[in-house]
Amino acid sequence: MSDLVPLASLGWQPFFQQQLTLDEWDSAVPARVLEYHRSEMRVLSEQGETVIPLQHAMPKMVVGDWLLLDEAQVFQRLLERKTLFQRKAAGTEVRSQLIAANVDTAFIVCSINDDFNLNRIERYLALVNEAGAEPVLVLSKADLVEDPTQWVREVQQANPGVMVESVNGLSKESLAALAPWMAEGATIAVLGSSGVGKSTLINTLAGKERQLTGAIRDDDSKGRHTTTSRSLLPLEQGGLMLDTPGMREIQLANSESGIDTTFAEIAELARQCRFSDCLHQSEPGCEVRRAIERGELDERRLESYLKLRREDAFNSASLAERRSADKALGKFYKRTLSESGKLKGRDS
Ligand SMILES: Nc1nc2c(ncn2[C@@H]2O[C@H](COP(=O)(O)OP(=O)(O)OP(=O)(O)O)[C@@H](O)[C@H]2O)c(=O)[nH]1
Ligand SMILES: [Zn+2]
Repeated sequence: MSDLVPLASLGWQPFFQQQLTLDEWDSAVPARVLEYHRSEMRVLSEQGETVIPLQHAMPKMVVGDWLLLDEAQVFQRLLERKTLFQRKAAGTEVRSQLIAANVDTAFIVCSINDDFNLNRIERYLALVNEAGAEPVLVLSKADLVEDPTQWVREVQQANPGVMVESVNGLSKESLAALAPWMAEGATIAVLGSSGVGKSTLINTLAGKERQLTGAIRDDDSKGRHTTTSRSLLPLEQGGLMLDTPGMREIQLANSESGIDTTFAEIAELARQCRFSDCLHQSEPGCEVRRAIERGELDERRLESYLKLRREDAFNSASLAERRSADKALGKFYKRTLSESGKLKGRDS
């Protein structure tokens, strides 16, 4: 890219601009992280793309981050994040990992025909709320059912205030419903289970260019290492798509506040329970049970809430355990080293 790229088209917003000091206004170059690897990152600024070698003193960064470079393209500092997606790494690895920064809106894709599941939707809502991004529920494959409105209504009933759109991901016209979230400078991410139509949605939103990148990525999966795919991709209607594999495997951990935002009505009731550690099963003075008895709250919704809280507590605990285990191990190494040092000292 040799032409000057306007900062706004990279997702630059007043939130970031306001963090600059007067000096930085004059001389600093804002740049956005496109790719983040072990030893280097690729960033994009108004001047174009640059590769920046990573150094120990730098903070951990992630795709979507905004940082400042000096005039010689040297890293100065990381700007405060507007939103942040993190995850518990896959498998037995329980360290938290940064996935994506500064996503404004997350499209939670759920297909109407075979994937529709309110509990799963609530899990994604908790994740997105935890990250601080705005969730939009995209009910895909609406063309495969006669009347999608009943699904839209069902989601809205369970989650009042959440935006819901039903779409056919293969049709550009149908995706016009998502235009309000794709203004210039907006960063969008897509989440959802396998097969619900995430790639289809991204391809249609990005237009022709993406189809090519998609083809290159297919080759990658067969063992070639020509990674040219972009994690940040300009959309035809404006805005940027942040599409990184981590978003697809994301799990809940340390998301207590995201869950409480998603189930605001339950969190509110729970605050009024007699016992602060009420499990809302059969405790006396439980306002949550009372709401269910009055027909104001769905048993399903409470179950969904409790399940996510348990899962979150489990994942968060193993994360904390891992940290303290690491610390203990570190101490053990140190002690063993100093012991062996003492022994050596005595020997000589
Ligand atoms: N009829 C119809 N088919 C769709 C729609 N969206 C996706 N599909 C089809 O559903 C299948 C799966 O879509 P993908 O876009 O690959 O799904 P994905 O979510 O990216 O799946 P993963 O890559 O496994 O995460 C494909 O055959 C698509 O053509 C839609 O809105 N309507
Ligand atoms: Zn209770």
